[in-house]
Amino acid sequence: MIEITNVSLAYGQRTVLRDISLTLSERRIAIVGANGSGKSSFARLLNGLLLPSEGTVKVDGLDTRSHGKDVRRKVGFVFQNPDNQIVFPVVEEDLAFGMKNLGFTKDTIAAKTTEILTRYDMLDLREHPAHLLSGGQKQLLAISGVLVMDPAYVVLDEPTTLLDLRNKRRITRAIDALDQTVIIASHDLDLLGDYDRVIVFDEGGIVADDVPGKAIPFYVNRMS
Ligand SMILES: Nc1ncnc2c1ncn2[C@@H]1O[C@H](COP(=O)(O)OP(=O)(O)OP(=O)(O)O)[C@@H](O)[C@H]1O
Repeated sequence: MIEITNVSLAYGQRTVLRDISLTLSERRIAIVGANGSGKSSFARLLNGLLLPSEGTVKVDGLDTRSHGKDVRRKVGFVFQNPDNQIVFPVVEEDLAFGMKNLGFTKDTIAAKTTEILTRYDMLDLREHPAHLLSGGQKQLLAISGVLVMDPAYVVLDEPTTLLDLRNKRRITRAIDALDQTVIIASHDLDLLGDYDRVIVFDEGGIVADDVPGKAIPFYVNRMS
């Protein structure tokens, strides 16, 4: 469970999230909102990439301010642009990086690499240069790099925005199949129909928090 209590966030003088309190316990949660409404900033608070200016964020009781390392272990973060996440030139090296940091043995790293690449039908790309992957494959590699570290939660910031329709579908299927709790910021409303909860942000505050059947029409109406 992620508990957000009276959280505000400012960049310098500018407040971009205002007094937000939420308890996130559902398996599939979506954050929607116009450009600049604060979705990415909110997502970054959930694993301690950003710390709140006021209030607290706790993941399974661990405060992101005092237990940043433990929180980042629990909450994997997938960026909108996989080029910001893929740091090593070769696919398997990139996957190994996070696992090495966690002290996984060589055998475990090799086994988990095989398992995740098999899952996404990319085993033949194991020794492939990462920069030569397609957009969809890069996003799958970025997601894989998060999953091999066994997070309990996966936060994704607009993971399909840069993809064509075919790859959007591929990534959507991959996200739908995750065992983990998923929190996704997205502009792709058609991905969210089966979600448990959709939270609508506007100008740094929450204006709706409901099942998709209610929150999405509310949002669409508000935007038109
Ligand atoms: N590092 C930063 N420094 C200063 N202002 C920032 C920074 N990051 C974001 N902002 C501002 O904070 C506000 C919220 O941005 P954020 O990226 O969280 O919104 P968003 O809803 O994710 O937008 P988008 O849909 O365009 O990605 C915007 O006005 C943005 O300009």
